[in-house]
Amino acid sequence: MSFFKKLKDKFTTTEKEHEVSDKYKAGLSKTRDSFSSKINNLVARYRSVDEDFFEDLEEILIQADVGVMTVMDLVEELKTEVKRQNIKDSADLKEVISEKLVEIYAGDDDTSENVNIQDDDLSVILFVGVNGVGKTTTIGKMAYQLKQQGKKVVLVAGDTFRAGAIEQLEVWGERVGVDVIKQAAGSDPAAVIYDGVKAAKSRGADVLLCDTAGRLQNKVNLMNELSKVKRVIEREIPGAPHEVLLVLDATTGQNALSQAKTFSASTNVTGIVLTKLDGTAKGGIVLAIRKELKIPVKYVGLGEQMNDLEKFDANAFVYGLFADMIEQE
Ligand SMILES: Nc1nc2c(ncn2[C@@H]2O[C@H](COP(=O)(O)OP(=O)(O)OP(=O)(O)O)[C@@H](O)[C@H]2O)c(=O)[nH]1
Repeated sequence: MSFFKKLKDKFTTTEKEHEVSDKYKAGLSKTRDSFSSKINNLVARYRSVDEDFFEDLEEILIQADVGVMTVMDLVEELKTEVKRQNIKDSADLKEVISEKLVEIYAGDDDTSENVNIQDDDLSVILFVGVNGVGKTTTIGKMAYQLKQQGKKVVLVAGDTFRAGAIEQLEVWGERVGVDVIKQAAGSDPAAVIYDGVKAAKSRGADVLLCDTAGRLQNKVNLMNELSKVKRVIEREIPGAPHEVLLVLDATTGQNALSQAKTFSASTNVTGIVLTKLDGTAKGGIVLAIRKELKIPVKYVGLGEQMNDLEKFDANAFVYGLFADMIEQE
């Protein structure tokens, strides 16, 4: 069965799968409009697959922010596949490209895309990332999802550097209907987080979502503060935090990669949330992150609403990228 047909079947089997593919399709419309129309043009221009074809393909992938290293690897693999399958017609390459994209994402190691949430104990998730990337919004969206699943959730406002950040988290707490632990702006974030852990324990919460500052006087201070916050959590609950999620803004392109390098050098980042994929035509950044950082993208933000956060799914992502072609199958 062709790969496109497989994807089409997968995402039309159940109502739930269908909903997921619809979200990705809507969220990736900017990337799809730009990326697939370029691929279609390329295929129309070159009937046969030759060196020039691959050079132009490289250009398209780089423009989609896939990242130079990833593009080189991908194109090498495509060339091998073209030889192996004896592909002559460039139109036949569209499916191979999509299949390879899924493979790249799946990778060759066992980093899990699942979020580590304990079944019968308090799970603590720490959110880190620079200002404005969508940390608070992501915490709100995740609180909503977890609550839908029947979990008791508590939020803690660890970004004490900016008064607005505390208020914003409170707004989300009210919207979703979960408790928010806070102190006045300017308080010691580690002390607020400590309060958050105590409150979550005494209220019998299942999950504690911790917001942190994205900006301090300087980067060293910020990284020291994050380490301190992490130590406080570890001391209170052995094995916690169960996840350290780095929030990155997809619209910042390659800059997101350098932020990831800075944060993962000083905190043990266990996963990435890539926000605002709906706001960029360069959604290829997901692949660059996966390939170059070896940190799994666990969630993607596909819009500003409460239910616009989805678990990252490589197949659904590729479905979103090639939806027009897949649906013609
Ligand atoms: N389109 C879109 N907008 C998003 C998404 N996630 C967050 N945003 C928007 O991005 C803006 C910044 O989000 P915040 O949650 O305030 O970001 P933050 O990282 O908490 O920023 P600070 O509170 O300033 O540290 C808001 O306007 C959000 O609505 C997303 O997935 N898609």
